[in-house]
Amino acid sequence: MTPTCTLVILGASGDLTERLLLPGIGSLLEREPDRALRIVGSDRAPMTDGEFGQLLMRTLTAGGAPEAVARRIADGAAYVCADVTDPSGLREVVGTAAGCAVGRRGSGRRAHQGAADGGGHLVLYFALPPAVTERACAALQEVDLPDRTHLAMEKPFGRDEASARELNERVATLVPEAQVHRVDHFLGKSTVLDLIALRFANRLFQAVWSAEHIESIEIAYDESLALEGRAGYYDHAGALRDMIQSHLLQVLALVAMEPPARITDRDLRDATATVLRATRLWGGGPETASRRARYTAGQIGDRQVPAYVDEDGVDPGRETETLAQVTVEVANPRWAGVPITLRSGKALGVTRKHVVITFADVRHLPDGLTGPDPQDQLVIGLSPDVMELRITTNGTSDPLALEQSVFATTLREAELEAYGEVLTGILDGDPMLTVRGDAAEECWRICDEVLAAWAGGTVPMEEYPAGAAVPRDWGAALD
Ligand SMILES: O=C1O[C@H](COP(=O)(O)O)[C@@H](O)[C@H](O)[C@H]1O
Repeated sequence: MTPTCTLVILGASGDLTERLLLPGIGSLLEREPDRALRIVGSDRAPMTDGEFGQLLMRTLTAGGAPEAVARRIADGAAYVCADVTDPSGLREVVGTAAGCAVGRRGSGRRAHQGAADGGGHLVLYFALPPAVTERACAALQEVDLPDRTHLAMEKPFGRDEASARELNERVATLVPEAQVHRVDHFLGKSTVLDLIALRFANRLFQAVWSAEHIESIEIAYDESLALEGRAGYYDHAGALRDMIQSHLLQVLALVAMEPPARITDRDLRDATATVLRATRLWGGGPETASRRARYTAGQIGDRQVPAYVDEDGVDPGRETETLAQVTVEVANPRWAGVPITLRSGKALGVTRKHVVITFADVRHLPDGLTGPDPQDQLVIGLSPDVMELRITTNGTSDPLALEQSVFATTLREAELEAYGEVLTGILDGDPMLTVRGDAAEECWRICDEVLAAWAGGTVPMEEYPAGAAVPRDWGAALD
């Protein structure tokens, strides 16, 4: 019997827990119904163990957990009403989870996990707004944590490079880095993980994966979703912080990293952090390397979407962007000179979610072939999970005129949703599919300069009607 992992959800009555975290665990329990897991919830809102059990039943089964499995988890669950920014509240929560009294840090009454809790590790999952997470981490410094405590933290990790560094320093006083999981669900997306096999298990691509053969790269996540009632969060974040600072830079790191010798958490995260350290804005600075825009009223399918500034809960004075684009360069021998464009937006009529590798033209076309020579491209779909190789072939009507042929395939369907994949690692105590502290700081470093320029007004805020495509002059890789 494997030891029971105890998952403590701080923010158990919140939207994130209900919408993503618990359904993600449900999907994992569908695949692994016998997984030994105990869940303890905590929040400031009063709830009985029974009510928390009902929440678990509803959300775990919604994620795919069989009824009997969800019942087993719900029956073993506990709920603690507490303020987790207060050390005494946290001591009560950790004590309930660990099955013993927990003292002040350094008091000598060290909490230990053992028979009472199944002997596995304890995960404190911060499903909380970032400011509350920061205060809860400060309060945790006064709590005697069990040795095998892991911390799992949702994005955004910090507000900028300095605050991310400060938070990293605080977290380092609580548990070793290998026990910290900064959650980025894109690292659990099947096609993002496919990048590893695609790049390192195919001679065909391995040989051409460099500035010598690649002209440009685009990593885009253009969504048709608009605000969907998330103004409270999104209006303070915007597209750059919401998607580029976190998810898309992680994808870039996998696209551009050097081959790791082994796929272990250490080797993989060393390789991705090295790439991020070498990444800087393309060209002259944020004014030329970045664009931002905000949607006006429009229609997406049969949905009428109000202008962003008229959405419920939005403060029009905040100048929040709903479409952001940043072009960077990985300044190293493999990639120098290749523009890598990261883009994400909401309320778009054309939803491109992909990595596009655009190859350079051949150096010389034999005389007699009639151009133009369409550019060869590899398109890796992040959703849906498809891959396309767009290559030049002879024409249909004139065999010596060049045209583009597309070889497309649907990639394997993952058993687990991205969240479920990342949660599996966390519950197993494996940090590989989560973000290391230094990488989180680098992602902020890359974006801070852009955010400062935007705050200073040196990059104009553009507009696009909801339901439109990304503006043509932004230069998207595919029409
Ligand atoms: O983290 C986030 O990701 C979603 C996009 O990811 P998906 O897997 O749900 O497609 C994005 O819509 C959201 O704004 C962002 O916070």
